Amino acid sequence: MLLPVALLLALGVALTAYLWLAHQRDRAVAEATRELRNLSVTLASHTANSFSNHTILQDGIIKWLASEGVLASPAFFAERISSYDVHRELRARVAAMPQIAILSILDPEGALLTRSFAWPVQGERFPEAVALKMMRSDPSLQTFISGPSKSPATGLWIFYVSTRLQAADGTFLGILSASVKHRAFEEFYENIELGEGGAVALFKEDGTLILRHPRIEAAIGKVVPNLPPISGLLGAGGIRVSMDRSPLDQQQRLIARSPVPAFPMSISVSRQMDAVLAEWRAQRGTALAVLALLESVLLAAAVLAWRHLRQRALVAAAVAARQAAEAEVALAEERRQKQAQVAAAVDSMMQGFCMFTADHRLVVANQRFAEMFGLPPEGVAPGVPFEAMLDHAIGAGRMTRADAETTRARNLDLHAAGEASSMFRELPDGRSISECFTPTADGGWLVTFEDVTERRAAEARIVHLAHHDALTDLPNRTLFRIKLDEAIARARRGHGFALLYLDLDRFKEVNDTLGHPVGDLLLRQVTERLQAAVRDTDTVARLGGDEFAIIQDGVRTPQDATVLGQRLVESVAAPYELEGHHVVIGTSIGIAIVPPDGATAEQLMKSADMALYRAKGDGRSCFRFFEPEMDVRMQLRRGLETDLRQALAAAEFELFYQPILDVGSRAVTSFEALLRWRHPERGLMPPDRFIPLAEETGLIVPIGEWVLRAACAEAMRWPAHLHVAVNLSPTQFASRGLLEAITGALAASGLAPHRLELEITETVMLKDSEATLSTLHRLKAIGVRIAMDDFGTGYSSLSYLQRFPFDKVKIDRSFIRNLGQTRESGAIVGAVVDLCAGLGKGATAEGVETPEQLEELAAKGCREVQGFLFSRPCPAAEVAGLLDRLRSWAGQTVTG
Ligand SMILES: Nc1nc2c(ncn2[C@@H]2O[C@@H]3COP(=O)(O)O[C@H]4[C@@H](O)[C@H](n5cnc6c(=O)[nH]c(N)nc65)O[C@@H]4COP(=O)(O)O[C@H]3[C@H]2O)c(=O)[nH]1
Repeated sequence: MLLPVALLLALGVALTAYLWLAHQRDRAVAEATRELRNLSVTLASHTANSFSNHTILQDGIIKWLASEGVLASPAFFAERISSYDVHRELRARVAAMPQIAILSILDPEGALLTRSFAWPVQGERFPEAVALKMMRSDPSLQTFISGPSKSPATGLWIFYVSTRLQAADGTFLGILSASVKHRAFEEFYENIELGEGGAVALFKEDGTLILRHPRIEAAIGKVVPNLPPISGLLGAGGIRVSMDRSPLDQQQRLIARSPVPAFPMSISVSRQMDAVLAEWRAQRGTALAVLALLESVLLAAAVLAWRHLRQRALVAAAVAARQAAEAEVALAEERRQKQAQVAAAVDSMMQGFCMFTADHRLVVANQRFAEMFGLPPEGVAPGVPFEAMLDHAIGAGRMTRADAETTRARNLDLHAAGEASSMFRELPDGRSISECFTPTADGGWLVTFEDVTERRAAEARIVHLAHHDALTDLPNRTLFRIKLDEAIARARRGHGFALLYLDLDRFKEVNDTLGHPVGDLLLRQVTERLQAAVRDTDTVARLGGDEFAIIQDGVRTPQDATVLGQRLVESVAAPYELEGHHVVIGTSIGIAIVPPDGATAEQLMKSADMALYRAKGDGRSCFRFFEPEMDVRMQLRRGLETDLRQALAAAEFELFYQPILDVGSRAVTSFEALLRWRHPERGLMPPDRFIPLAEETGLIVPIGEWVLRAACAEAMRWPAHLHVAVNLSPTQFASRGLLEAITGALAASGLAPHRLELEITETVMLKDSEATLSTLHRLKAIGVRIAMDDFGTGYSSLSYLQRFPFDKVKIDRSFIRNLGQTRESGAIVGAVVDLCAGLGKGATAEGVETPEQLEELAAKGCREVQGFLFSRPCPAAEVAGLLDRLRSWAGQTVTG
């Protein structure tokens, strides 16, 4: 890895060096190009200046000749051009320009007319002069540069600058020609720092080499091949720089060639490439040396590093091998410790545990397992065959042979199938063991054993509680439903049964008066009696509160159920002794027979319920069979309930009033308001036909409020000494808004509170007596009067009279009815009247129908009476007439 990286690095360094050198080379060439370009421009400009000086000189001479009239005509010219004056002028002017060797004037045929050098001329002729030829053929040509050629006089290289001479009339007269010395230019070029290998060359337009420095003798005056024309140079922006092999000295050169402004010539400045690149080459040498050094250092370092790393890797491998060996030792130790821990854990497990190899030999088993199956140490030694272990368990009496055989077959089957499974085992000593069989990865198997005796017992208990009533341990409603469904299923197979619904009569009173513990005791005793009355095959269930149900099995005729029904009524009615209390209750029973009274549990329960309802309606403590017309009645009741809900809004209620009279004066003291429902179809209905329903449905509360308001309002129409009595039902009494309803009725009517009397039955007292007492005191605080109604009918307690703040007691008409007929009635009425008198409370006798009854009541000291003897309840409209009638009756009776 390291070596390739080093090689790559070395390559990178080499590449960088190459690129740097290429760049340096380009820079050197560019630098030289720039210098040569500048030099060529400068020299071109200098050369142009030199030639301009010549033309200026010649123009000056021509102007002088013209001013002297020499050029006025060919004749004048011929006459005067060779004069001494002209010679002198030429000589004077050429003296100022040392680079000019001689100034000469030739006629058109080449005859020398005069010169600056010597006077007079000797008849020399130069008919081959190129300038003459050119000007003769081109009349527009004014100046011409010719040569180079060697001066015949000095042998030096010269060239000629010639200017056309013409007469005023345009006649061509000849040329004025200056022979210019090469040397003059060469001296100038020598003074210029051209650098090593530098050269300057001046060319004519046609490529003829005019001069070169350093001079190449053989090439001067010759046309240089492949030289691009000046016109091309001008088109290329004036200067052409190229890297070429020079045609003059065959050297590789960098050449800058520039035209000479205003003259048909070009000048080139060049340097040998070797010179241009000399410095770069020196740099390159150094750079390559450095590079070579760097690369070798790099490679050497890489090799050294690689060797070092290899060394380290070898050391690391050795260390790793040693560590691996150590780790293996540690792992083995850890494994040993873990095995020890597992063994300890297995032994400390609450569960029994055993593990077998694929060939059914014991690997390990814990102490708990050995205890469970009474196995001796040799029975749980590693390597013991499974079968031998079973034999030990049989020997210890923890397994029967049959159990062992089943276990053997099952475990071997599961093992063969490779399946996990769990099961329960009942040990001969009654304990329950939960077993979990699990195949192991190595082909063996293990089993865990848990003693679940307690858990199963608890589960069974929970199941029992879920299906049984906690108080009586009878099946509860849930189990009853299951049993009922089972009985229905049996009935479908022709095995009939009876369903009995039982409701305890007056249980509530016992519970409320004697307390819940006594109530519970009563329920348990009732349960015992019920169970004693039925057969083992029957089911007695408690559905809740004081409701029981019995499934009487194997009923073939209603007679079978009648016998049981009668037995139950009698059994429950027998007195109970409960913690010193003598208690008598009863039971009402509704009976439905299967199959006739229903095919489903719901139908049956409904049928039995309706029969129970009938039994209660028929005075309780009896049993009734379901009859289909009960269903009809039930539906009628439902219809009545619907109507009752609408009756208040439909203003179908009315109040009737029955007078209550003072026994002594026979005067009316008050009226009792009695509710009637004028039903649109059923006509006027007495309260006992709808008040119980109103109670059940809670409608009694709004209806009772209406009664209070209507009664108070009506009483306001009566004489002020008359009171009005209003019945309060238990539900109404317990309702939250009772006090507001009463004060609201009083406020709305304006009736004085003492004129309102509230009649409350004994059953109200049976409820939460503390709350009842508090309500009664609050009512008293308002100022209303309170009467205990129907005294003697309920679960009466004379102590109520003392405890509760009643103003009077209304003795139930059942006692009055028997006055004069039974001694008990007379005694009871007398006792109540005396008690009331003793407590300072009034007593009113209800249901007085005969004068004899009135007489006896008067004799017993009863203060007030009410009954048909005086008047039946009558509509409000009749109260005034009734008062009149009673008043006159009283007058007659009292006075009579
Ligand atoms: N056989 C016989 N009966 C007599 C005689 N004198 C009076 N009665 C009847 O005895 C009942 C007296 O009312 P109650 O004991 O408070 O008994 C009342 C009362 O408990 C209840 N009730 C009536 N109106 C209301 C009401 O507005 N609210 C509440 N909660 N209950 C009412 O309905 C019960 C029955 O009322 P009614 O049918 O009007 O029956 C009235 C009345 O007509 C008599 O000499 N012989």
